[in-house]
Amino acid sequence: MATGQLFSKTTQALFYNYKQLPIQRMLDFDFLCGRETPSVAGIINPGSDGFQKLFFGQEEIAIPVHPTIEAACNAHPTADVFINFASFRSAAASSMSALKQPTIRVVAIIAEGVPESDAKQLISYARANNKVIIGPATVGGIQAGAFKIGDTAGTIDNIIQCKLYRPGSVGFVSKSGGMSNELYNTIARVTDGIYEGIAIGGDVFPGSTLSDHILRFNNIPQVQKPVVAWVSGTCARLFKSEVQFGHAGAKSGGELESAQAKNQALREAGAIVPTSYEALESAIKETFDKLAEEGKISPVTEITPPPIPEDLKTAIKSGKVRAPTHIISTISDDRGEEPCYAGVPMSTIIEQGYGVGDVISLLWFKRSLPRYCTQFIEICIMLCADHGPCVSGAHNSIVTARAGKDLVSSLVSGLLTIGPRFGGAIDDAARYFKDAYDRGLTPYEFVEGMKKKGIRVPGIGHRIKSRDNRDKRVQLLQKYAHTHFPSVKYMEYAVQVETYTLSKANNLVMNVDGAIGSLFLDLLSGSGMFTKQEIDEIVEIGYLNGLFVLARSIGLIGHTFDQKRLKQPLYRHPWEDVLYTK
Ligand SMILES: CC(=O)SCCNC(=O)CCNC(=O)[C@H](O)C(C)(C)COP(=O)(O)OP(=O)(O)OC[C@H]1O[C@@H](n2cnc3c(N)ncnc32)[C@H](O)[C@@H]1OP(=O)(O)O
Repeated sequence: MATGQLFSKTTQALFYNYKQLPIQRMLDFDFLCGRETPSVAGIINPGSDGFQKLFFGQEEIAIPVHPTIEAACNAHPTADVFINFASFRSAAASSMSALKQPTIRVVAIIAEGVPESDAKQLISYARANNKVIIGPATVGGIQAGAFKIGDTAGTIDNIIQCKLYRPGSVGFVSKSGGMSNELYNTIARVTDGIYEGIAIGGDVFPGSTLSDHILRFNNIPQVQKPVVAWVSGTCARLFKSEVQFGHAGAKSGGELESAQAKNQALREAGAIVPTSYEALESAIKETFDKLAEEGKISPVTEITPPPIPEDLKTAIKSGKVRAPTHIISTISDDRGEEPCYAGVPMSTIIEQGYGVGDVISLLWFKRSLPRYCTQFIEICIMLCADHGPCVSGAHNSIVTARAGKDLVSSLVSGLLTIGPRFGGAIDDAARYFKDAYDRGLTPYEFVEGMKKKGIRVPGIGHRIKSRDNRDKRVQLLQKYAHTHFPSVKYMEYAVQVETYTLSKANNLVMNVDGAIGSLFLDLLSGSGMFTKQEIDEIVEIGYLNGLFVLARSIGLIGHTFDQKRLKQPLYRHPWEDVLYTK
């Protein structure tokens, strides 16, 4: 491997497996270093494409997302570093695929636990094709002031403290990512800082080794020599049995494998090796001071890096800023252990046997209504769920489903017919009956007054039903209310109005809208759970049509499935059923 510098201030990478935090950290580092282009050219997120929004300093940028490694390499031929954040299960396959791309030169593999046999195959392919692997089980590497892999060097605060935003003259290589952070700090304290730092990763078979990188540093004039080295693990002698250092990828069994022997060998080969880890810092300092005295170190121009804007979320959390909210919500909260409807936790709703009516009561009226009320709501929903295929809503849903449209389109197409002529009269019925009753109008005064204004009484009249053929649904609702409601004064008023309208025509019966509208007024006023002002608001806002919309959605969905199940073809209305005229 040897050769020289791996990265520069214009190096760009492809990032495999979308992980927002490490990518943002790379971009924050770029901004700190004054890079003109982001170091992440593209993201590979298997199966997805499009863009991911991330920050480059204060600005948001859109980084392209590609579904495959090949597509990303084709789109970004100058991006020659592949940063692999795949899991240990898929890291080997994706790394091999990246190594095989002619544009990729360096592959960093973050995952811990990549099978050793897979790692060996990657290593052999990389060697044969002059490619560099950093890792597996690595945090990555960094070229100070130029390019950083993933989470290397930790937080921005740490990077600033370690002066990694501008190059120094020390090359650093270690197995451990954690030790890298520690030593970046030490080196920044006692020298002019890091030029390049690499963590080769904790596995037994690293893609590139300690000596691979040291030999490479030897070819980089900005990295000063000689070598200061320390092999950790001298404590192993204190144990009676063989010690295996997990993340160090090393054993310390026989004498020649001991850290002491390795340190001695390094010493004999000319490296400066302290006597303990505690003495490493002073060994680095003395070596650097000597080089400086000898005039071998060119002084570093100190710069003040630009501040990285703090994320709004972090700033809010720490109490530094406050931001106005854009939405106010009072009916539910999903932030805690479990979602709550109007303050009632989901477990209570399920364990205490709440019904759909209770849930509607919580989410629409923001209170727990007595069971007779919530059961009434459920009866309304059951009675209004469907009324055959011929009514406007069902017809529309059927035609839409047969046009090959999806469930939501078919449902919405049916729902859009709900209005003053179809199912949308409950609120109006409630409004007019309430107004007339509260003002003490006789049915005659009410009906004739409406007639003068040219308004038909909502909730009265049916196309099929009549005095002798009453709507069963109306009768069921009335029966329930008579049995359970403390008062049915509004409904009784509506019946008086019906008696008067029936004297005019046989089909001017109370319809289901009139029954629900008047009975809901009785529920609201008779339950004692609502103030007068709240009742006015409920009627004014139009809550009650919501009951029909909710109920009829059940039927419209049913009709949509029915048509799809029956594989019905596109509907076309027959010519014979149209009157063509001028
Ligand atoms: C000092 C030092 O420690 S140096 C650093 C050394 N390195 C480390 O410590 C690495 C630690 N590991 C990690 O950080 C992580 O494991 C990473 C970043 C490598 C990988 O992240 P993960 O979240 O495990 O991987 P990923 O996002 O791909 O998800 C794991 C799996 O779940 C699958 N998955 C994700 N979402 C779904 C879903 N909704 N349905 C089904 N499968 C899913 C993925 O496809 C993936 O499958 P695969 O493992 O077969 O490829």
